[in-house]
Amino acid sequence: MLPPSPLEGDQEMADEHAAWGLALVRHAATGRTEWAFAADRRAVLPTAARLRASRAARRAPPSDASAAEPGERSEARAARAQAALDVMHGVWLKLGMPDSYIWWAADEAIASIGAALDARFHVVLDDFLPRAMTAAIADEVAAARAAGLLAPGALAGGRNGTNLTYMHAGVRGDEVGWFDGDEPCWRALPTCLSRVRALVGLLREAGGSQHVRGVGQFSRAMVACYPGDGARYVRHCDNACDAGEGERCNGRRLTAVFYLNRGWRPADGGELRIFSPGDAHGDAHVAQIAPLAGRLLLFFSDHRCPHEVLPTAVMRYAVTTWFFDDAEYARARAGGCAAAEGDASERQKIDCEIAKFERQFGARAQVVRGGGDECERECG
Ligand SMILES: O=C(O)CCC(=O)C(=O)O
Ligand SMILES: [Fe+2]
Repeated sequence: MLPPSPLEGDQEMADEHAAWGLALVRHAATGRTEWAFAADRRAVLPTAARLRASRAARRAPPSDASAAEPGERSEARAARAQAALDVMHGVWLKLGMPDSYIWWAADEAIASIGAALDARFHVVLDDFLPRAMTAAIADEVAAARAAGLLAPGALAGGRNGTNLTYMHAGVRGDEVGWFDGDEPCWRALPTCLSRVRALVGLLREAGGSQHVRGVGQFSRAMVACYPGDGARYVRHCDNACDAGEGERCNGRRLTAVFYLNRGWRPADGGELRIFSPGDAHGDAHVAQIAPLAGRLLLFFSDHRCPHEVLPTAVMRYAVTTWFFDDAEYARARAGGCAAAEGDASERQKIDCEIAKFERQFGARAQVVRGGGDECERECG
């Protein structure tokens, strides 16, 4: 299946620390430099708390989660990294840390997040934001939907997002809106967006994940609501690219989904299933992640993480940001222009995809953009 429109929403691309929600702070007393959150300097990790958390993490059996043991299998390394993260999260919960203590920003946590990501291609962080902030964002999102700011999610669009685009509720049943965070409807959302960028910025700067090093740009935020009644998103990759090269790459490297669903229960459904790399049809999944309020899921956008949103019986909210690999993104854009003549065949593929879905899920797809000369206009 072709990925959803890749370039939708990625206007702001300044590669500056501030745009990533980060600032470098030098401590006058020690001369040490460390990262802080640009928007909220008070959110620098308190040193004592950091020490406590890192000591606790070191005492736990999976001590140095970021370093691979010789010959260690990647599942074992991933399990070690996730266990170390769970310890840090547990310490945060147990000690009742203040909201200004961002448990996942400690050096040890960043190293473990990177290690888990590299070893099994996804990682889950609970309590990514203070609970009151998560609740405020959920309310804002519900209000944005009530105000008519979300519209049915679109499919395909081709490698540069301008080819044939369509909607089919049986395939993708969400309603979405693309936002920078500075629109008048948001008060709490901007902090969430800047923290997600800060996390990816830390992963990039600290070398937490070798696959995140080339990330230089991010999309606008996609606020999504699956309105219940079995709404789902069938198995897909956000970037149908299998080694950074190829005509179907769109440059997306990392997908970050922040969930907002308070009181979620298993009967509600709507979990995100992740499958093995390249697994387009098999039944066995490698993870099934509940869309719990406050949970952040990071996964690689390409063939490494085919995924689907299971049918949800209740309203399900999430906010997603995509992070682009600089080199792959540049190639995808260049390919999109140079291969303008390839648009006809790409369109044909999308036509076939629509026909397949109509056979499989009944109901007719609704075409929202015909494709055509947008690429020429865009590439000048
Ligand atoms: O909301 C989720 O869990 C993931 C949604 C998704 O796969 C997408 O929008 O591409
Ligand atoms: Fe997706």
